[in-house]
Parts: sequence; structure tokens; C-alpha cells
Amino acid sequence: MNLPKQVRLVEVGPRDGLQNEQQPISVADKVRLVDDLSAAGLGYIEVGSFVSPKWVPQMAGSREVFAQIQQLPGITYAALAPNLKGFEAALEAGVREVAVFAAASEAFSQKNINCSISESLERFVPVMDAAKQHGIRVRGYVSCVLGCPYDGSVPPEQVALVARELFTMGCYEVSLGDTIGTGTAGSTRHLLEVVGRDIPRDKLAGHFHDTYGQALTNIYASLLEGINVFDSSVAGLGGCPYAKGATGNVASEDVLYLLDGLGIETGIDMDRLIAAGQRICTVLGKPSGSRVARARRV
Ligand SMILES: CC(C)(COP(=O)([O-])OP(=O)([O-])OC[C@H]1O[C@@H](n2cnc3c(N)ncnc32)[C@H](O)[C@@H]1OP(=O)([O-])[O-])[C@@H](O)C(=O)NCCC(=O)NCCSC(=O)C[C@@](C)(O)CC(=O)[O-]
Repeated sequence: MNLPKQVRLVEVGPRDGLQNEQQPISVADKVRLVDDLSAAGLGYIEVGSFVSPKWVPQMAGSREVFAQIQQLPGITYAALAPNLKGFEAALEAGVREVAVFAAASEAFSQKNINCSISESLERFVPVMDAAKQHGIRVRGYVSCVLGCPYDGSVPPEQVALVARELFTMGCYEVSLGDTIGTGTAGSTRHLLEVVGRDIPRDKLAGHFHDTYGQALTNIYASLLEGINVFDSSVAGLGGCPYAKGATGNVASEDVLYLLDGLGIETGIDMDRLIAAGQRICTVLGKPSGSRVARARRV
């Protein structure tokens, strides 16, 4: 068994986890969540999005959140930016790392960012130029890599094409998003085999929603394929506003439990992570989506 010694978790709870919440969440509660996650030892936290507030109202306060979080040294605090306007807003807010996001399916691209895949890639070019000019690192996302809520199955070759475009234009890492969580260990391994022909595996990340309860299995399959970066969301918060019925990302606590059991180092404190999840779940008035957090609750 050839498993990595270290894995990096990209905590997307404050962004992917909260973006779909219908109830208002105060800036103070978002700040508290990010600070709790920093204290738990997460090395990378996606804090918010600089997208249109008409499209995703919950992310409207991202600027204020960035202004109030306590940024600890050695931790990356990132934000989504769908276009140059979003990038400039992120820059003004002091963000030092952004992510652009494309889709592997045309229908999802239209629903999510109101343009075709190729138009979205064109929009990212000025973002990449501006980011380079300002020394900002850019991560790339591809959504619907293992299925689309509108188009159904998505050919891995199509995913590879979009991922390659993002990588070639300068994204240092491309996160492959199973937006609706329909992937299996088999389809995940096949996808990575195809995408891995064009992009080194240490430049790929896995982003698994847990709708079908396959996320941990898919992470394990990805580990076996040489992937060592995974996106996850504390308490399994989230869902995508443009993927009806999709549940949240795989819970960070559950991924940590898996990795701990494999002897893989992350530097994350489980108790503090569980506490961070419990606090935000209390704010939201909902149970944690993490099996580990539910089992450990006192
Ligand atoms: C991309 C747009 C803006 C196109 O939206 P559009 O309506 O086509 O944009 P537009 O350029 O025609 O502008 C329309 C209005 O939006 C404003 N606008 C334009 N850009 C911005 C901006 N950056 N920030 C704030 N405002 C902006 C612009 O100024 C204008 O304002 P108005 O004149 O009407 O007052 C819109 O579709 C959008 O914001 N979409 C965001 C969708 C989103 O955030 N989805 C969730 C994140 S992706 C995800 O969750 C998947 C992922 C990453 O987790 C991986 C996975 O699981 O698959």
C-alpha cells in the first residue's frame, strides 16, 4: 500500500459549508468559525466568496469577515473569485489567495456562473494576469467531475480538458469537485487515471460531497491514486445552491479520523475541530453532519 505520509486538508466550511444556508448568519458567527478552525490547526481555510450577492446572498459579508478574522501565520485564508470584479474586491479585502471555479458540464456552468465553460475560462485570464501582478496564488476548481445534476454523466476526458486549461493558465492546484456526490471508488480511480495523464497528481485535489455516502471511500481511493490534498467541511456543512439535493462536503472530522487511522499526518487537533463544528451547528440549529462528531459528543 503506497499512501502519503502527509495530507493537506482544505477547509471549505466557512464558504462551501455556509453559502447555501437560507437563514442569516452574522459576521461575528462566521468570524468565530474561521478563528475556531485556525485554532484547530487547519492550514488552509476558504473563508468566503467575492461573487454576486444577488446570486449567493450568504457570502455578501465576506469582506467584513476577512477584516475581522485573526489571521495566524502559516495559515492560508482564501476566497472564491469568479471574475475580475470579484478578484479586485478580494484584493481590496486583503485576500492573498483566491480560487476560480469552472465546471465540466455546460448546464452546470450556465446555472452556476451564467456562462459557458469556454466563456468562464476566458473570464479567468484577466484574473490570472492580475493575480500574477499582485503575487496572489490561484487555485482552480472543476465542478461536476463525476456527474452533473442537469446533464447526468460527464466524460472524464471533458473533466481533463477543463482541468488542463486551468492548470495551463496558472492555477497551482486543481480541485476536482464531485458536486453531487455520485462518484464511486471505481469512477474516482478512473477519473484520476484520465486527468492524471495531463496534470501531475501532486497538483490535484479531491473535493467530495457526501450525498451518496461515498465521500470517504472516494478519498481512500484517491489516496491510493497518489492524491494528497482534500477539501472538506467541518460538521459536513453545506450543499451547492445550483445542485439541488446535494448534501455538504465530506465532514472534516470524518476525514481526519480516516487519516489518523492510516497514520497520516495533518497537524489538526480533533477535539478542537469537533468543538468548532458543534459551535457552528448550534448557531445554525442543526445536528452535525459528521459521524465522528456525533459519536464523540458528550
Ligand atoms: C459569476 C457571476 C457574477 C455572473 O453573473 P452575471 O449576472 O452573469 O454577471 P454580470 O457580469 O452580467 O453582472 C451582473 C451584476 O452582478 C455584478 N457582479 C458581477 N460580478 C460580481 C462579483 N464578482 N461580485 C459582486 N458583484 C458582481 C455586476 O456588477 C452586476 O451588478 P448590477 O449592475 O446588476 O448591480 C454570478 O453568476 C455569480 O456570482 N455566481 C456565483 C455562483 C457561486 O458562487 N456558486 C457557488 C460557488 S461554486 C461551488 O460551490 C462549487 C465548488 C467550488 O464548491 C466545487 C464543487 O463542489 O463542485
